[in-house]
Amino acid sequence: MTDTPVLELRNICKRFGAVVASNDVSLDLRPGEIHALIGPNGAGKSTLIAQIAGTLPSDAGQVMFEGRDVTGLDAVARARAGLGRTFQISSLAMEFTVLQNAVLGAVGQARTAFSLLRPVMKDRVLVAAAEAALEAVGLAEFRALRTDELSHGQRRQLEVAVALTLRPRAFLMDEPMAGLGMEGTAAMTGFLDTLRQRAPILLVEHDMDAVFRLADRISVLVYGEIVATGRPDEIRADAAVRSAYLGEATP
Ligand SMILES: Nc1ncnc2c1ncn2[C@@H]1O[C@H](COP(=O)(O)OP(=O)(O)OP(=O)(O)O)[C@@H](O)[C@H]1O
Repeated sequence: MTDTPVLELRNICKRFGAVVASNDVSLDLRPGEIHALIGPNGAGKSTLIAQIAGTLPSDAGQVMFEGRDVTGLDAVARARAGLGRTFQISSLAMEFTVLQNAVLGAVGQARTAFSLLRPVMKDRVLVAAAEAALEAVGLAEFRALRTDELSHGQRRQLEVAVALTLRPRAFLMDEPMAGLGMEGTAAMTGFLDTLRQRAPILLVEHDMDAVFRLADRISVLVYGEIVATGRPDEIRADAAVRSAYLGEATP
């Protein structure tokens, strides 16, 4: 693991009226790592992910991706540049097959254009990219199933496959474990553990067991400010973090 960041936030700010959702946030994501972003409800985690992805403009600060300033790019341009993202709310088309969803991800188009589906499904390059992504997340054998036949955990894996089709060189993930049971969480944890070799992951996650098991580094956000960044053992031992956030729930 080298220390040259793939992704770097420099003094990012966002206000909603009187609420300071991100306050001078600087952090980085390095090759091969999972960097978890934790904090209480309303701390500003989703806002920050949206600012990095480009769906929410920042009031100030810079987003650097692979050494390039992408602050002025919109979300589509950032995704095309290699910044992959999975969402808190599913963006899958449930009535489509698993493969169709992955192919549509490869196209990077809106999922409403059903009439476009036929030609797209005949595009060998797109289908091959989609199949490779399904293979990577362990869903290849389910390719012909309708997406609503998948378990909740498998759908989350499909979302990652959709993001993978664009061959991201960094991942932004907002609560990939949300709604998964114990088994699903264990499967997703194992999966993310291997995925970090393919592309480093900035991970927003409420499941503290998973975070402390997976993360190489953890940053703690409270009221829009990073109050600590460190290895899991350092964060666990940090008195300010314990009082501000972890409390008795420290794993
Ligand atoms: N579009 C918006 N308009 C106004 N205020 C907003 C908007 N989006 C977020 N906020 C406020 O910004 C703050 C940060 O919210 P955000 O959703 O980023 O927190 P979070 O850490 O992701 O929370 P959670 O863990 O509950 O998902 C909150 O006070 C929230 O109410």
